[in-house]
Amino acid sequence: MIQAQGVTKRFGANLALDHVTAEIKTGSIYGLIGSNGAGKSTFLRILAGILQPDAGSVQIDGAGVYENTAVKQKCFMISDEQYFFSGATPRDMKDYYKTMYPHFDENRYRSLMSNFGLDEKRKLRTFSKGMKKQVSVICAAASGADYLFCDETFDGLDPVARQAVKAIFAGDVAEFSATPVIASHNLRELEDFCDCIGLLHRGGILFSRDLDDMKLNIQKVQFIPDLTPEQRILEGLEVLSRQNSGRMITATIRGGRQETEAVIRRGEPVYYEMLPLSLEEIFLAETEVQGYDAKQLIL
Ligand SMILES: Nc1ncnc2c1ncn2[C@@H]1O[C@H](COP(=O)(O)OP(=O)(O)OP(=O)(O)O)[C@@H](O)[C@H]1O
Repeated sequence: MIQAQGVTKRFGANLALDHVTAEIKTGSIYGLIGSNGAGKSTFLRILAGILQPDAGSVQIDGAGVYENTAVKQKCFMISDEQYFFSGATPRDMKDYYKTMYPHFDENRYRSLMSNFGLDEKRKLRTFSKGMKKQVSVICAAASGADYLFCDETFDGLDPVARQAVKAIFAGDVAEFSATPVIASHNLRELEDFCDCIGLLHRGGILFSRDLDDMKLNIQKVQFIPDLTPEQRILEGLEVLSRQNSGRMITATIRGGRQETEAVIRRGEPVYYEMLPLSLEEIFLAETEVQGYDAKQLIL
């Protein structure tokens, strides 16, 4: 379990993180979203023990991470910008990581390198951006680290590599409760993959929730009223947003599915349908209530 408490970080006059508090459960896939400059990379680097916070603390499995070798061996950071030694090959990087991670699995490294069709003897500077990312993911997967901090890791990967990387992460979550924490701008990508989402905005966490809980608590319904007017049908429901298109009304409602459906049915509409909600729609609803325009926060 990762526990961040009041994490604050300044770069000169720039307050990158302002009292960020979040809890990330072991074995969950955590998506970290937020606009450019929101503080995602800084937060990941602090969680991984690479940067020290100015105030607040990060505990991983109950112990501080910064300058704690035993805890840092449980963490692997896949940076947005890849750091490799000058002139290094994947094999050199693997040898380096072997000295850092006592449970480094060389067989796994070999088999993944071969699955991705990568040559371990070729200089990394001759690799494409996506290929370098693949090497980082392979080293992370082979490192035996429990906590993987992934900064825009899917960015620059082709669709096949994306699926392969997701399968590696999901397999490790199932097999040994690995905990990938993934910063991304791509809500669609995270929606299918993560079970928890944190939204960072201007250095603070706006919310951090279980995706299923969010989905269970917000409903989208489409209906055409008959004799009972639309206002009366929706009476007693917490309506977060509503659009009219001709006679058809689409409403986003906070509440459980069964209660919402029961209220709508009571109004005897000509037609109604409960619709699935996308992560983007959930965010629009959740953040609008807090007075934010979610599209500005995420994109
Ligand atoms: N090394 C640094 N020196 C000075 N300022 C920094 C440094 N690293 C980050 N910052 C600042 O901290 C803030 C948060 O940056 P960070 O890279 O964490 O955001 P981000 O959410 O990852 O952004 P993006 O989505 O654009 O990658 C920004 O205002 C950035 O300018």
